[in-house]
Amino acid sequence: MTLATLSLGVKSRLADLTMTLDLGEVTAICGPNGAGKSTLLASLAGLLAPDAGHVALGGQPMAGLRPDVRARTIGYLPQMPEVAWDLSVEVLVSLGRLPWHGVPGSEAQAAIDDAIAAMDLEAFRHRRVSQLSGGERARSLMARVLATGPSWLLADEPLASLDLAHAASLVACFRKQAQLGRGVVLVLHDLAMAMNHADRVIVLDRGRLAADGAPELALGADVVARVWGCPARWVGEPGARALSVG
Ligand SMILES: Nc1ncnc2c1ncn2[C@@H]1O[C@H](COP(=O)(O)OP(=O)(O)OP(=O)(O)O)[C@@H](O)[C@H]1O
Repeated sequence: MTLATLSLGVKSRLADLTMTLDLGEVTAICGPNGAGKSTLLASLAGLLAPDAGHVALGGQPMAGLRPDVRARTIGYLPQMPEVAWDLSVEVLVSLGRLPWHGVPGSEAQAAIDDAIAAMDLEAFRHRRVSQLSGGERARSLMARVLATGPSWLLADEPLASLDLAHAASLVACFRKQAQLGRGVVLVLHDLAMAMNHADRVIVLDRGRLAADGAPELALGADVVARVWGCPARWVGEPGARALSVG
């Protein structure tokens, strides 16, 4: 199954883009501020309609999918998610099961418990969202997406407010999701994370595709210099690369 976008515009924020994303892979979308990363992710999630063209899921135009099917298939974590009500962590995470209405309760509870455990939230299960730190809140929102068990997991800057250990654990969780055959698409500013942990990197620059491919190629020093305007070089071994800037 593939997720593809044929996009013209999205209100002029993205140029023509044609791409196919594959299940079983971690794809990172990188680029400078304002490059169009969140716009691309939201259009892949079916939340922004392209001005022309379409996003297709498994060959079917996204617009034609039933909302509950789409909600079960695509889990989307926006860059700055709002929590409308001051719920407990457990109730917030359980909202991820809403698209599965009718599925037996024990299965739903297992998915909720697994997501809470995966995001190291046991100690906060009964805590209200307003009483969480920024990182704990981010982990709770990620757990809600994981609880759905979607085929596609789209997350916009999911590591931004996480400490080192929780970021590493979430990256391991994304890799596991890909191994399970799910498609993982992440907007990442941390180029080393993308270099070391993605299977494929899509680089956007001012709404246009600047590079697309294996991390070593798509995030080569020449691309970083051209797109980010930063003289930089990669140091370290493959899989443990660090970017030395300047
Ligand atoms: N609702 C909107 N209406 C009009 N323009 C918008 C809107 N949202 C974003 N933009 C513009 O579209 C462009 C792409 O925005 P987008 O949020 O996709 O960038 P990004 O690559 O995710 O950036 P960042 O790294 O800063 O989060 C930017 O120039 C931005 O100012």
